[in-house]
Amino acid sequence: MDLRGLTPAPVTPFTKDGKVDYDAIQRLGSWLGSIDGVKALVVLGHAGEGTFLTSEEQVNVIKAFVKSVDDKIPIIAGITGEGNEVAALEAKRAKDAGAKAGLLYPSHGWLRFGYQPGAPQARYRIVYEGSGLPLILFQYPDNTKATYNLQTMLDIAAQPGVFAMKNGVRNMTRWDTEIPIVRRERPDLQILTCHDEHLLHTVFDVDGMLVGYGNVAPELLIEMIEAGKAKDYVRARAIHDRLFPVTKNIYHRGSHMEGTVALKHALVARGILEHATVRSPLLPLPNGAEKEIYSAIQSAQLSRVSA
Ligand SMILES: N[C@@H](CC=O)C(=O)O
Repeated sequence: MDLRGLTPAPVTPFTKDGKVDYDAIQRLGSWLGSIDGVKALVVLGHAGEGTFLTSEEQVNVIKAFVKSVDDKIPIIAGITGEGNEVAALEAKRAKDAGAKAGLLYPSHGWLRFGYQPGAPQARYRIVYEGSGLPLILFQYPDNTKATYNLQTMLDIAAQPGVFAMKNGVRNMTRWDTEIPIVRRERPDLQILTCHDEHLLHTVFDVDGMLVGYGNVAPELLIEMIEAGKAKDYVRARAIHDRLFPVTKNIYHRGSHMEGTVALKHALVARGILEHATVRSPLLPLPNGAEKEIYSAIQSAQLSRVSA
């Protein structure tokens, strides 16, 4: 599977009464899937509120996104179950629903307590063996206890079934040191940045982006990836500057939790969603935020998408 380009992580749209909105999935998926340079969609990620859905909804969301892209690009599913066997069953369900790969999250208890040496490697092995679903290594930020050290990343990347890494380490010392080593030691591993708020700073080192940001500015992010591959700083910087009001209004607002709500407002501004309903525990943004996000989308000259 070739992810050397943009892989957006779509939001999951909801109706005003909180149900999954399958018509809106069709609009979002068919638009993203029609853009040259979009390589795949990762559904049920953080931006997709994946862990806020029942397992039945998760399966239906995967099927709906598969339908929306008309088999033109692969759908990849976020796999989040805490226990490895539970995650393997989740991955099997995703595969049966049409997902072509999985983005495997760390077991979330690790965020608080850390993990025993070898546990991340075992998690990738068990989930792959139990499901046959190819997997993307997910590197969490350095300031969490669920981040993987260099050797752990190298070990996982050498395991059967692991073909790409989504890296969100957010520590530039580690990024600058580790990315060249991973590239040298695991040349077949596709390296994708997920630093939505630091894309300019990471785009020169990667094969692609796997980002929630890809929901709202796919056209410009594809150009930024091309500029990064051409080592064209001036062009990449110009796109970064044009997008900066959008970046600030989505990703500098607070944590990625606010970011998910803001992404939905931005999709309303682009004419894809009708409203920005999110599922609990997410909350609406404070008064005024919606207007600020609309202005940012306008100032970046991101036009309304016609159906
Ligand atoms: N950009 C985020 C997206 C979450 O999936 C990250 O760094 O993890």
